[in-house]
Amino acid sequence: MDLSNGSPVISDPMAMSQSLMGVLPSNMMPFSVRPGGYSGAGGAGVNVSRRKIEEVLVSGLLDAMKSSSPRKKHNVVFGQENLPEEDPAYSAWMAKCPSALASFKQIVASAQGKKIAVFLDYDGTLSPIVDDPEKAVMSPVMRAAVRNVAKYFPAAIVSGRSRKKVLEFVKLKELCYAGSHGMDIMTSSSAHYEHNTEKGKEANLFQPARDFLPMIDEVRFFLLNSDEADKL
Ligand SMILES: O=P(O)(O)OC[C@H]1O[C@H](O[C@H]2O[C@H](CO)[C@@H](O)[C@H](O)[C@H]2O)[C@H](O)[C@@H](O)[C@@H]1O
Repeated sequence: MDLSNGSPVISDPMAMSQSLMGVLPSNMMPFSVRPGGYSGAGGAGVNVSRRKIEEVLVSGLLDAMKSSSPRKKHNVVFGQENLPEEDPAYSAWMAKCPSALASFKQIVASAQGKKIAVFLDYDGTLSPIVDDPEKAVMSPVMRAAVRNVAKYFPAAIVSGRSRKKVLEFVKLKELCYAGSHGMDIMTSSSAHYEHNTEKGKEANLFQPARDFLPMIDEVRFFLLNSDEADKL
Protein backbone atom coordinates (compact mmCIF):
# COMPACT_ATOMS: atom_id res chain seq x y z
CA MET A 1 0.00 0.00 0.00
CA ASP A 2 1.27 3.41 -0.96
CA LEU A 3 0.51 6.06 1.65
CA SER A 4 2.91 8.67 0.25
CA ASN A 5 0.21 11.08 -0.90
CA GLY A 6 -2.03 10.45 2.08
CA SER A 7 -4.54 8.28 0.23
CA PRO A 8 -4.45 4.56 0.40
CA VAL A 9 -3.61 2.76 -2.82
CA ILE A 10 -3.93 -0.96 -2.50
CA SER A 11 -1.19 -2.87 -4.19
CA ASP A 12 -1.63 -6.46 -5.27
CA PRO A 13 -1.81 -8.23 -1.90
CA MET A 14 -0.23 -11.38 -3.29
CA ALA A 15 2.79 -9.38 -4.40
CA MET A 16 3.33 -7.96 -0.93
CA SER A 17 6.56 -8.80 0.84
CA GLN A 18 6.74 -11.77 3.15
CA SER A 19 7.69 -9.50 6.04
CA LEU A 20 4.48 -7.54 5.64
CA MET A 21 2.53 -10.75 5.44
CA GLY A 22 4.13 -11.77 8.74
CA VAL A 23 3.23 -15.18 9.98
CA LEU A 24 -0.23 -15.16 8.51
CA PRO A 25 -1.23 -17.76 5.95
CA SER A 26 -1.39 -16.45 2.40
CA ASN A 27 -5.17 -16.21 2.40
CA MET A 28 -5.05 -13.59 5.16
CA MET A 29 -3.59 -10.55 3.53
CA PRO A 30 -2.87 -7.73 5.95
CA PHE A 31 -2.25 -4.18 4.89
CA SER A 32 -2.53 -0.85 6.61
CA VAL A 33 -4.75 2.03 5.67
CA ARG A 34 -4.62 5.61 6.76
CA PRO A 35 -5.35 5.89 10.48
CA GLY A 36 -8.04 7.83 12.29
CA GLY A 37 -11.00 6.55 10.39
CA TYR A 38 -13.83 4.66 11.94
CA SER A 39 -14.97 5.63 15.42
CA GLY A 40 -18.31 3.96 15.80
CA ALA A 41 -20.96 4.88 18.31
CA GLY A 42 -19.92 3.62 21.72
CA GLY A 43 -16.55 2.65 20.27
CA ALA A 44 -18.04 -0.26 18.35
CA GLY A 45 -15.36 -2.39 16.80
CA VAL A 46 -12.71 -1.24 19.24
CA ASN A 47 -11.67 -2.89 22.47
CA VAL A 48 -14.11 -5.72 22.03
CA SER A 49 -13.02 -8.43 24.42
CA ARG A 50 -11.61 -11.70 23.19
CA ARG A 51 -14.58 -13.48 24.77
CA LYS A 52 -17.00 -11.25 22.88
CA ILE A 53 -15.13 -11.72 19.59
CA GLU A 54 -15.33 -15.49 20.05
CA GLU A 55 -18.98 -15.33 21.06
CA VAL A 56 -20.08 -13.09 18.19
CA LEU A 57 -17.88 -14.39 15.39
CA VAL A 58 -17.22 -18.01 16.30
CA SER A 59 -20.27 -19.17 18.27
CA GLY A 60 -22.64 -16.81 16.47
CA LEU A 61 -21.66 -16.33 12.85
CA LEU A 62 -19.61 -19.46 12.16
CA ASP A 63 -22.09 -21.78 13.84
CA ALA A 64 -24.89 -20.23 11.80
CA MET A 65 -22.83 -20.77 8.65
CA LYS A 66 -22.17 -24.39 9.52
CA SER A 67 -25.84 -25.15 10.03
CA SER A 68 -27.06 -23.10 7.07
CA SER A 69 -25.09 -24.86 4.39
CA PRO A 70 -23.84 -28.42 4.36
CA ARG A 71 -20.32 -28.92 3.12
CA LYS A 72 -19.95 -29.65 -0.57
CA LYS A 73 -18.47 -33.01 -1.31
CA HIS A 74 -14.84 -32.69 -2.30
CA ASN A 75 -15.36 -34.86 -5.37
CA VAL A 76 -18.15 -32.59 -6.59
CA VAL A 77 -15.75 -29.65 -6.53
CA PHE A 78 -12.74 -31.45 -7.97
CA GLY A 79 -14.42 -34.16 -10.01
CA GLN A 80 -12.42 -36.87 -8.24
CA GLU A 81 -13.49 -40.04 -6.54
CA ASN A 82 -10.45 -40.34 -4.27
CA LEU A 83 -10.12 -38.91 -0.76
CA PRO A 84 -9.18 -35.23 -0.50
CA GLU A 85 -5.78 -35.98 1.04
CA GLU A 86 -4.99 -38.35 -1.86
CA ASP A 87 -5.93 -35.83 -4.50
CA PRO A 88 -2.90 -33.85 -5.71
CA ALA A 89 -5.10 -31.09 -7.16
CA TYR A 90 -6.85 -30.65 -3.82
CA SER A 91 -3.56 -30.72 -1.88
CA ALA A 92 -2.05 -28.14 -4.23
CA TRP A 93 -5.11 -25.93 -3.85
CA MET A 94 -5.01 -26.22 -0.05
CA ALA A 95 -1.29 -25.36 -0.03
CA LYS A 96 -2.04 -22.22 -2.04
CA CYS A 97 -5.18 -21.28 -0.12
CA PRO A 98 -4.89 -22.63 3.43
CA SER A 99 -8.02 -22.49 5.53
CA ALA A 100 -8.32 -19.35 7.58
CA LEU A 101 -10.40 -21.33 10.02
CA ALA A 102 -7.44 -23.47 10.94
CA SER A 103 -5.87 -20.22 12.15
CA PHE A 104 -8.97 -18.71 13.68
CA LYS A 105 -7.53 -18.62 17.19
CA GLN A 106 -4.53 -16.72 15.82
CA ILE A 107 -6.86 -14.31 14.05
CA VAL A 108 -8.84 -13.68 17.23
CA ALA A 109 -5.63 -13.22 19.21
CA SER A 110 -4.17 -10.77 16.71
CA ALA A 111 -7.48 -8.87 16.57
CA GLN A 112 -7.25 -8.08 20.26
CA GLY A 113 -7.27 -4.33 20.88
CA LYS A 114 -7.70 -3.55 17.16
CA LYS A 115 -10.64 -2.08 15.35
CA ILE A 116 -12.36 -4.90 13.56
CA ALA A 117 -14.57 -4.67 10.50
CA VAL A 118 -16.29 -7.72 9.08
CA PHE A 119 -16.84 -8.11 5.32
CA LEU A 120 -19.10 -10.97 4.30
CA ASP A 121 -20.01 -12.60 1.03
CA TYR A 122 -23.67 -13.51 0.50
CA ASP A 123 -24.19 -16.60 -1.71
CA GLY A 124 -22.67 -19.71 -0.22
CA THR A 125 -21.65 -17.78 2.88
CA LEU A 126 -24.76 -16.29 4.46
CA SER A 127 -27.11 -18.41 2.38
CA PRO A 128 -26.82 -21.96 1.10
CA ILE A 129 -26.11 -22.52 -2.59
CA VAL A 130 -29.41 -23.55 -4.20
CA ASP A 131 -30.42 -24.20 -7.80
CA ASP A 132 -32.72 -21.18 -8.07
CA PRO A 133 -30.90 -17.90 -7.22
CA GLU A 134 -34.27 -16.36 -6.25
CA LYS A 135 -34.56 -18.92 -3.45
CA ALA A 136 -31.18 -18.30 -1.84
CA VAL A 137 -32.77 -17.00 1.34
CA MET A 138 -31.01 -16.35 4.58
CA SER A 139 -32.16 -18.21 7.68
CA PRO A 140 -33.49 -16.30 10.70
CA VAL A 141 -30.61 -17.75 12.75
CA MET A 142 -28.10 -16.37 10.27
CA ARG A 143 -29.86 -12.99 10.22
CA ALA A 144 -29.67 -12.82 14.02
CA ALA A 145 -25.98 -13.75 13.93
CA VAL A 146 -25.21 -11.06 11.34
CA ARG A 147 -27.25 -8.49 13.26
CA ASN A 148 -25.19 -9.30 16.33
CA VAL A 149 -21.94 -8.98 14.37
CA ALA A 150 -23.05 -5.51 13.20
CA LYS A 151 -23.72 -4.54 16.81
CA TYR A 152 -20.07 -4.97 17.70
CA PHE A 153 -18.21 -4.34 14.44
CA PRO A 154 -18.67 -2.25 11.30
CA ALA A 155 -20.00 -4.89 8.91
CA ALA A 156 -20.47 -5.04 5.16
CA ILE A 157 -21.80 -7.56 2.67
CA VAL A 158 -20.00 -7.66 -0.65
CA SER A 159 -21.75 -9.52 -3.45
CA GLY A 160 -21.81 -10.08 -7.16
CA ARG A 161 -25.58 -9.62 -6.97
CA SER A 162 -27.30 -6.27 -7.19
CA ARG A 163 -27.23 -4.34 -3.92
CA LYS A 164 -31.03 -4.15 -3.94
CA LYS A 165 -31.40 -7.91 -4.22
CA VAL A 166 -28.96 -8.59 -1.38
CA LEU A 167 -30.74 -6.06 0.84
CA GLU A 168 -34.05 -7.77 0.03
CA PHE A 169 -32.62 -11.06 1.28
CA VAL A 170 -30.72 -9.75 4.28
CA LYS A 171 -33.17 -7.07 5.49
CA LEU A 172 -30.73 -5.48 7.92
CA LYS A 173 -30.30 -1.71 7.82
CA GLU A 174 -27.33 -1.63 10.15
CA LEU A 175 -24.90 -2.99 7.54
CA CYS A 176 -23.06 -1.60 4.52
CA TYR A 177 -23.86 -3.28 1.21
CA ALA A 178 -21.61 -3.47 -1.82
CA GLY A 179 -23.48 -4.91 -4.78
CA SER A 180 -22.45 -5.61 -8.36
CA HIS A 181 -18.99 -6.70 -7.23
CA GLY A 182 -18.41 -3.44 -5.34
CA MET A 183 -19.61 -1.01 -8.01
CA ASP A 184 -22.70 -0.02 -6.02
CA ILE A 185 -22.14 0.73 -2.37
CA MET A 186 -24.67 1.66 0.28
CA THR A 187 -23.35 2.62 3.67
CA SER A 188 -25.35 2.10 6.82
CA SER A 189 -27.81 4.78 7.82
CA SER A 190 -27.03 4.10 11.46
CA ALA A 191 -24.99 6.45 13.65
CA HIS A 192 -22.00 4.14 13.25
CA TYR A 193 -21.10 5.61 9.89
CA GLU A 194 -22.62 9.06 10.08
CA HIS A 195 -19.32 10.90 10.18
CA ASN A 196 -18.17 9.17 7.04
CA THR A 197 -21.25 9.68 4.94
CA GLU A 198 -23.30 12.52 3.71
CA LYS A 199 -26.43 12.55 5.85
CA GLY A 200 -29.49 11.35 4.02
CA LYS A 201 -27.50 10.03 1.09
CA GLU A 202 -28.37 6.40 0.82
CA ALA A 203 -26.59 4.88 -2.11
CA ASN A 204 -23.24 5.91 -3.53
CA LEU A 205 -23.19 4.55 -7.03
CA PHE A 206 -19.74 3.68 -8.34
CA GLN A 207 -18.12 4.84 -5.13
CA PRO A 208 -14.72 3.20 -5.12
CA ALA A 209 -14.55 0.40 -2.58
CA ARG A 210 -11.50 2.01 -1.01
CA ASP A 211 -13.81 4.67 0.45
CA PHE A 212 -14.64 2.05 3.04
CA LEU A 213 -11.07 2.01 4.20
CA PRO A 214 -10.88 5.30 6.13
CA MET A 215 -13.34 3.72 8.56
CA ILE A 216 -10.66 1.42 9.84
CA ASP A 217 -6.95 1.33 10.59
CA GLU A 218 -5.91 -2.03 9.26
CA VAL A 219 -7.45 -4.68 7.07
CA ARG A 220 -6.82 -8.39 7.30
CA PHE A 221 -8.64 -10.39 4.70
CA PHE A 222 -9.39 -14.01 5.18
CA LEU A 223 -11.42 -16.26 3.00
CA LEU A 224 -14.30 -17.92 4.66
CA ASN A 225 -17.28 -19.72 3.30
CA SER A 226 -19.67 -22.29 4.59
CA ASP A 227 -17.55 -25.12 3.20
CA GLU A 228 -14.71 -23.95 5.39
CA ALA A 229 -16.94 -23.33 8.38
CA ASP A 230 -18.09 -26.92 8.19
CA LYS A 231 -14.52 -28.15 8.62
CA LEU A 232 -14.21 -26.58 12.06
O1 LIG B 1 -20.70 -12.64 -4.61
P1 LIG B 1 -21.78 -13.56 -4.17
O2 LIG B 1 -22.69 -12.97 -3.15
O3 LIG B 1 -21.24 -14.90 -3.73
O4 LIG B 1 -22.66 -13.79 -5.49
C1 LIG B 1 -22.14 -14.55 -6.56
C2 LIG B 1 -23.30 -15.04 -7.44
O5 LIG B 1 -24.26 -15.60 -6.55
C3 LIG B 1 -25.45 -16.12 -7.15
O6 LIG B 1 -25.14 -17.32 -7.82
C4 LIG B 1 -24.69 -18.34 -6.96
O7 LIG B 1 -25.72 -18.66 -5.99
C5 LIG B 1 -26.95 -19.17 -6.57
C6 LIG B 1 -27.94 -19.37 -5.43
O8 LIG B 1 -27.46 -20.24 -4.46
C7 LIG B 1 -26.66 -20.46 -7.34
O9 LIG B 1 -27.85 -20.92 -7.94
C8 LIG B 1 -25.59 -20.19 -8.41
O10 LIG B 1 -25.20 -21.44 -8.99
C9 LIG B 1 -24.35 -19.57 -7.76
O11 LIG B 1 -23.39 -19.20 -8.78
C10 LIG B 1 -26.12 -15.10 -8.05
O12 LIG B 1 -27.19 -15.68 -8.75
C11 LIG B 1 -25.14 -14.45 -9.01
O13 LIG B 1 -25.78 -13.38 -9.69
C12 LIG B 1 -23.95 -13.89 -8.21
O14 LIG B 1 -23.00 -13.30 -9.07
